[in-house]
Amino acid sequence: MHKWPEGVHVSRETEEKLSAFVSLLEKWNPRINLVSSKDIENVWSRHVLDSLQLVPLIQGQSRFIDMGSGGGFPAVVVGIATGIPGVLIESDQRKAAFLREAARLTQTHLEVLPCRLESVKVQPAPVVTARALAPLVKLLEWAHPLLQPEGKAVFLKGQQAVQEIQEAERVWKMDVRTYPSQTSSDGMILEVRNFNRV
Ligand SMILES: C[S@@+](CC[C@H](N)C(=O)[O-])C[C@H]1O[C@@H](n2cnc3c(N)ncnc32)[C@H](O)[C@@H]1O
Repeated sequence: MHKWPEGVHVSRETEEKLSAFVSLLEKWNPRINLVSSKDIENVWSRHVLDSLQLVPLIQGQSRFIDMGSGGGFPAVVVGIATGIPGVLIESDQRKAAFLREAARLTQTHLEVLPCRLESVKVQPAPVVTARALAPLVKLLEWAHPLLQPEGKAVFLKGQQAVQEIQEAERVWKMDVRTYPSQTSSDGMILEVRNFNRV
């Protein structure tokens, strides 16, 4: 039994799809290192539950874009749990192939773009997400052209989050809301709106 994050309802069908995704990850991981080998034993607590925390912040949106999707966190988990169509941008071709297979297996509406964020061409979305990709200042630079004007960026961040906000505020004017992580004592979720260069 998993302890789902607050405000997240996981149906039996969703749990089955999440389990199928985790099994696929365990199968592919030795070949392409989607998560560190020590993390694979704790993949539910460290990665799946961590990603599920974004569900209440994204629920009801029409579409999302995830930057640097890697092994599918948070994008595949959010796609499974919400049914919201997503675009996953991942420059590593082998990881992109894994993400396509994960979407096919779990029958989620996820499109994978195997390209770099610096050169991607995609229709802007109301939500942009990222986890473990880059400092906030860089995330905002990549997210800015991908986001609709009234949209929001939602980032899963570690213990450097407060420092990263201070650094980013030298370059970006923005409205930031922070939420403590339920899965990591020093983690934080950032919800950023109305960001523009200073
Ligand atoms: C540290 S991993 C994090 C993966 C996943 N978001 C997670 O939390 O497990 C960062 C991922 O971003 C991808 N990436 C890094 N820079 C990128 C770029 N400029 N454009 C597209 N993907 C990039 C890498 O290939 C890698 O898979």
